[in-house]
Amino acid sequence: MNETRLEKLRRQLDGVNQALLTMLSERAEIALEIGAEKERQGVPKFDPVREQLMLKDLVAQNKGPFDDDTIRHLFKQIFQASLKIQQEDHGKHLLVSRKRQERNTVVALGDVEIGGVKPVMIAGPCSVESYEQVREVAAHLKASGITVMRGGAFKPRTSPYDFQGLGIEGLRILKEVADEFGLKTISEIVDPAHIELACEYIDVIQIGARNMQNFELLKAAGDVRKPILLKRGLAATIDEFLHAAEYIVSRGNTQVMLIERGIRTYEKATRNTLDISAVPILKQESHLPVLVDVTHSTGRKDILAPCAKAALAAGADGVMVEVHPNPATALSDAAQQLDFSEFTIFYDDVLRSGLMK
Ligand SMILES: O=C(O)C(=O)C[C@]1(C(=O)O)C=C[C@@H](O)C=C1
Repeated sequence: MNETRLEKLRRQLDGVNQALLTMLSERAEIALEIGAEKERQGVPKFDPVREQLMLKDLVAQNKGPFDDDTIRHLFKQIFQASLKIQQEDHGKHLLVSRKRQERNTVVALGDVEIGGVKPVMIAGPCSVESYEQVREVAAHLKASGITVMRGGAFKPRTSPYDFQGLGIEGLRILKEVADEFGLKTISEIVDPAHIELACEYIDVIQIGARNMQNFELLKAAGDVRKPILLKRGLAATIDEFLHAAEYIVSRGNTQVMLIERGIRTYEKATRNTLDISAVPILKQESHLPVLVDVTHSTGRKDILAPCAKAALAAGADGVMVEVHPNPATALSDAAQQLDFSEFTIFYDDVLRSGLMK
């Protein structure tokens, strides 16, 4: 049977397609190697200057029939595809990545499971101020059905003249009260030397936003076998956040929870900008539980409930909120902590949404 002209041309085109595919695959392999090298050097994968130079060269050599804009567009697509596999290839190697572990990590605190089927509400004062203060909060939380209490004993503050926390004495108070009420506790540790000691007093060690990239602290947290609550840094990207978690998990401590606490933007209406999109992205990218600190992200009592509901609707495994018996007299964050009746209204509102089931 005679081949028609159209068939012949199409056969030629098929041959070119084959050659293009081979070359594209070869190009992608090289891009992957470049990506791995950049990873080793710690330089960003995206390089707009390099892309511009390549486009300039290609356009200079373009003899048509495609016009320059089309050539730019086609090659930009190739660069983007290469960048994507460079990033995916890297993500594949992270222990915290979903690509490494499909199943959710569940952190068990006694009967409470974080990252399991039911979201958790964590509440408590910004700072541990006294035995009486913590006891009052614990009694109210217990009566409200809350089982995990937060309370800061080491307080990294912007000003060195602000209350710095009660230190180890604060951890002792937390333990004594938690034991009395059967609560689990979370408290921030700022010094690697305190990590082991803290394990005797608290159930979850928090690494605060300002210390998210304190690598010695992350390593010390990775060396113990206690759940860690890692806060997102004030200006940390999601990628940096996940790498910080990787520091802990890579040393064998797999019980890590991530907490979005707002990032620094130009917006002044809230203390920080609650990056709600970080919740589904983190859930997608990582198997670790994801929580949202509504108090520190917003710094505003009037929008805590809608933000908590938004967090849960976005897939958060829990919400953290600050509660104080008398916020006006609090030694830290006086303006943003809820008093007991405000907490009850807030928690009822969130419960009524049905998002905590
Ligand atoms: O040349 C590089 O630095 C690469 O990473 C390769 C490459 C490309 O595919 O050409 C990919 C992504 C960068 O944005 C720039 C270029």
